[in-house]
Amino acid sequence: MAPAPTPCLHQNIPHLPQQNPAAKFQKTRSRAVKGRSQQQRVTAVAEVNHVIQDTPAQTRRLVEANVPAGTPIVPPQDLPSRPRRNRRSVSFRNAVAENFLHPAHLILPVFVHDGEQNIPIASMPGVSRLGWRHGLIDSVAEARSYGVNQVVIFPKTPDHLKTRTAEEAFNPAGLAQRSIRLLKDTFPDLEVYTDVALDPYNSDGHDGIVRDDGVILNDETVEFLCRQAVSQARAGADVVSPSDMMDGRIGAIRRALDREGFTHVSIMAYTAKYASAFYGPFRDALASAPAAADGSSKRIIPPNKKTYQQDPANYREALRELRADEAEGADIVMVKPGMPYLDIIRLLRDNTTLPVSAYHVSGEYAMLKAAALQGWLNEEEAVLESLLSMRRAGADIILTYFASDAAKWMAGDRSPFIGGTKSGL
Ligand SMILES: NCc1[nH]cc(CCC(=O)O)c1CC(=O)O
Repeated sequence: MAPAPTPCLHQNIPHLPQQNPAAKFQKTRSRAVKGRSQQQRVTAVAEVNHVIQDTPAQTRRLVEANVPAGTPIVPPQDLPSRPRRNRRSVSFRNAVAENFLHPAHLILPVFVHDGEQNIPIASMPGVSRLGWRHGLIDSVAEARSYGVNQVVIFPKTPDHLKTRTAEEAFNPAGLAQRSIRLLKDTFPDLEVYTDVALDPYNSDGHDGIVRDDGVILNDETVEFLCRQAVSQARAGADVVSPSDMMDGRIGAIRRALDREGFTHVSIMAYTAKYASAFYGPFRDALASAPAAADGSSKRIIPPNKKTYQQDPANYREALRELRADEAEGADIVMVKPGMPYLDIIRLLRDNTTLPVSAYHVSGEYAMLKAAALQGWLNEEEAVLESLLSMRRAGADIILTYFASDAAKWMAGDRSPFIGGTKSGL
């Protein structure tokens, strides 16, 4: 019967003697080492019958190496490629890092409301609905102090201003429009992005107009999205971001902006936006979830957004949306959510020359924050790794509620960017 295979990796290396006598091995080592623990170590090694070439250099290494007692003594593996050589020091790791994260990559989403206080959002610890006059300005000033100079505004509309056709979306004196104006007056060089969709203004809680039988109207909605985008551009928006997923809205908005003289205003298209459970906390923040059907009326209000947002099962479909948005004039194409959809980020990156953005959404924030608050994750490391992963997948720009914190952490010992860190061996 063949002997049981030994666990020693080196047993079969042909140029090593297969029968190295344990006695000679132990005697040489005993002379070379001082102290009981090393003696024991050598004995233990000899006993498990490891093979070693007995050269003076190896003897010297044994004495000098500060290895713990019990470490097996083995000859070097015959390996031409040792990837660990390129990971051996901070400087070297940083020199060969393939991707990095910088505050310039980040967009901070901000929730505003038409009041003075900042109101914490229960499902997003650390994030508040900001009072648009002061809280908003303070929060943006803080982000800028860490190098984040891009924000996207989400207004919370009071219920009495919501209608089935969401006209508040293009009220020139609406909260979004006032917030844009105030931000641009206060920080002229700030890049202000807006959300283009009807849901925060729609009493039915959908991104489009809901017909009585529950169909979300496409082309009629697009007409209102165009008015909304133009009113945001008029207020001073730099980038309008349609998040509604109606067909043809990018081209229609581009034409509407150009017609009104806003050829310089960009469009960041939510290109591959999935019908995701990870938007839950956002809908809490804006009270914008699809409305419950009113039992007394015959109207149908779909309980989810699956007739316009993409099915999480789908991959190829993202390419179809990409081709449409590119042809219609998008300047930036977005994938949303972020971490669960890294494959889609890579798909878009490999199929367009446009910048790709990724939205690290409210539910992703909530998950990381909850684990961090429990002490189950190191928040700083887990967040920066998450953001870096989206960069690695191919995102140029990342929308994240962690933008200020991440930029602050990057300004510490990770300055001026993270890929590797400056601390540690
Ligand atoms: N059109 C609205 C919109 N814009 C951004 C988000 C989600 C952002 C987040 O969860 O952080 C949503 C919610 C939705 O589609 O229901």
